[in-house]
Amino acid sequence: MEDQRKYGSDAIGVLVMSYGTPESLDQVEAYYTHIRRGKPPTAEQLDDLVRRYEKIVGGFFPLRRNTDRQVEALQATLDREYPDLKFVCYQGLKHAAPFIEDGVRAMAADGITRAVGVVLAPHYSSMSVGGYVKRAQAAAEEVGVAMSFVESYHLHPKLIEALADRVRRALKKFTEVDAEEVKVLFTAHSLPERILQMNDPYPEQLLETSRAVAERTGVTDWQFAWQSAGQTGEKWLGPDVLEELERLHSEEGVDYALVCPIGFVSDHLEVLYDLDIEAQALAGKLGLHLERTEMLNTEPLYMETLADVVRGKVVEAGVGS
Ligand SMILES: CC1=C(CCC(=O)O)c2cc3nc(cc4[nH]c(cc5[nH]c(cc1n2)c(C)c5CCC(=O)O)c(CCC(=O)O)c4C)C(CCC(=O)O)=C3C
Ligand SMILES: [Fe+2]
Repeated sequence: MEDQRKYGSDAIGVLVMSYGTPESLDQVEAYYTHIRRGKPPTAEQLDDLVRRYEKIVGGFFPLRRNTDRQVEALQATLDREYPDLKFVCYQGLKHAAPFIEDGVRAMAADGITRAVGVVLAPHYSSMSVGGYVKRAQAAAEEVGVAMSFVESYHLHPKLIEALADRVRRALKKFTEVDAEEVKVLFTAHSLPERILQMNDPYPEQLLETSRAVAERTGVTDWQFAWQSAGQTGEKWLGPDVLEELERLHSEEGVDYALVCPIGFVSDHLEVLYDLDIEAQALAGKLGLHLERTEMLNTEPLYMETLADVVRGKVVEAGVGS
């Protein structure tokens, strides 16, 4: 039989992992069921999610296209920055096709024997990045690909610079006041509060990124808040950004706020709905001027961050150098 392998032993696979999103409204139910580990949502829960997607999609699901573009841009950045290494990028999504396991199998089918895994989320939690890594590692063992993983890159200087740049630009939108009058709220996806008992690094890494960006921009009036908590019956990390905006306005007289969602790297539901629609509606009701920093998407400094940490893993493993 003819050899189907595309690449020789010099190629290094890069499994670029991301959350995944439906590609059409009729896929929302299967997607939501996957997020809930096989348990279908109630009709009410499904309706609610479909309605949120309807408000942001405008005919397409932004995260689908953004992930494609990020992976293409990372490939181009790796080719440009490290022409001596032959990196080949594959997508592996947590809750949609191509799933993490599909990405690993595609690498193996192409003849890849060693690879680096990286998640399009800068902060490590056993419930987020840890879950991606576990699945990729299990699939890699099955098909005989040797993998190492980037666990976090939340203080990479180029990432901090990219975020700082966005904070500076967004602060300029408050033309009616000095930047010092604006409260900056760094946010990330909430997680169940039980991660605190697990000594999970997620909250501390998020604070470290917040501090670094604040320092870099000279912002002194900032705090951290959680967003997009699930309704699962158990307690999630707080304070929630919506409650915090309301409290800041009523108790501290805050009239100007900038939200900087450092836990996310792409325009998607949590940003385009939870912040741009839900939080903006609240701000409108309160009479508070709320702005949001732009997402990183294919920002070159972000792509260079990813390329650098991926290459770092290769150097660590002593291969290709
Ligand atoms: C830590 C974390 C990140 C950041 C790190 C990373 O990126 O990995 C993240 C990102 C995202 N989360 C996303 C979407 C959703 N997450 C949900 C539900 C949940 N997220 C959780 C955690 C996280 N999620 C958890 C613990 C649940 C509860 C699950 C359960 O029931 O046990 C639900 C269900 C309904 C709801 O709760 O809203 C949806 C629709 C999208 C895609 C948006 C789009 O398609 O544009 C993105 C990027
Ligand atoms: Fe989520």
